[in-house]
Amino acid sequence: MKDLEDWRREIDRVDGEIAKLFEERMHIVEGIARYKQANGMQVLDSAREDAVISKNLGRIEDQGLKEYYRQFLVEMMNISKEYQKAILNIGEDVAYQGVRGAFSYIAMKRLFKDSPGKPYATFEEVFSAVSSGEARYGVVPVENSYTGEIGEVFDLLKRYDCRIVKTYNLKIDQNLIGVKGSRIEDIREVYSHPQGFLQSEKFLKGRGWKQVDYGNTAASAKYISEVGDVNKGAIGSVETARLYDLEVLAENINTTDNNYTKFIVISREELRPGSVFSLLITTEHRMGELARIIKSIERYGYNMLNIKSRPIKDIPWEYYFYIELEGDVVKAGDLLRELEENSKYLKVVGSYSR
Ligand SMILES: C=C(O[C@@H]1C=C(C(=O)O)C=C[C@H]1O)C(=O)O
Repeated sequence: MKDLEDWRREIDRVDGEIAKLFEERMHIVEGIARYKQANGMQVLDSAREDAVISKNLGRIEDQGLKEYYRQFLVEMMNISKEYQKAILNIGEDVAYQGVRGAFSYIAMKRLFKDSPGKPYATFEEVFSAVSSGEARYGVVPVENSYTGEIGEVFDLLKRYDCRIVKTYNLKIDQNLIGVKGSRIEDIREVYSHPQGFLQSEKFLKGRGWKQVDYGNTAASAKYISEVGDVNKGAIGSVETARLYDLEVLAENINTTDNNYTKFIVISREELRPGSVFSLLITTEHRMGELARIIKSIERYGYNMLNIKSRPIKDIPWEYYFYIELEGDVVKAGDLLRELEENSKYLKVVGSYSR
């Protein structure tokens, strides 16, 4: 009979072969990661993973080993994805404000498909995480097409060393969601954020359902999934429903079909070339100062996409301006020098593409 040492020598031989094959596989995976990056593809490809599993299970002759081999393949592909994310620098370092399943989370996932993201309670914490290097990117909303701008975010752009590197418009669709097996007729109470109720006003009118303000749409969905009561519904996005294993009982219940929230991605990275750039500017509190700025912009031939004013907090009744211009910041040196000469304060806060 073989002793333990003999068995282990055989294991060592097989492990030696696996090590070589592992290295070979991971080198191929590296090539795939770079290909995906170059072609804007995400790391995960579930259809390919299913194909890898079924093809390889077919190669296993010992039936009793199939389930173990399936687990082995799943783990091997998890390691492969981890390696790809490490190569491509995709980490948990995308900060967002809110909770998993909320609209900021959904915007973050659309922008960074492979990142689980890192939730923070406030906008300021997101800015602080990015400017300290704790997070590489941050995702925050700046404006809703229905309720208007989120002023605090502009103030934070002024205070923190962060720049806008990308913008994203998220269509806000509200849906009635319920636990598996529930129907609209079962619903007695609905949970959501006040905005969720407001945006679904027309749909909710006359139904006699009790409306419970539950902080945010994701927390509402999580709550109804935990209590598992067919009489309780929530209002939120399809993604939120999916995340908490809930069913969509009525789709697109928002009163207006044109509700968008614009998000920005902030980073500490150097400004990159782009097709739009944005500035924060303050002028002397004198007649004609702002007109002078706008004239310079016109003379250099830049189309102004947006101008907003925000109060300068410590000087009552004085304002700073947020200006968005169409063009490449890299080529705007002359304009920026002229604006700087004619302003009290100038900061380029973003360069991105539309
Ligand atoms: C390597 C790839 O990326 C991922 C990892 C896989 C693997 O290790 O086999 C398969 C599918 C993807 O989720 C790929 O797309 O082929």
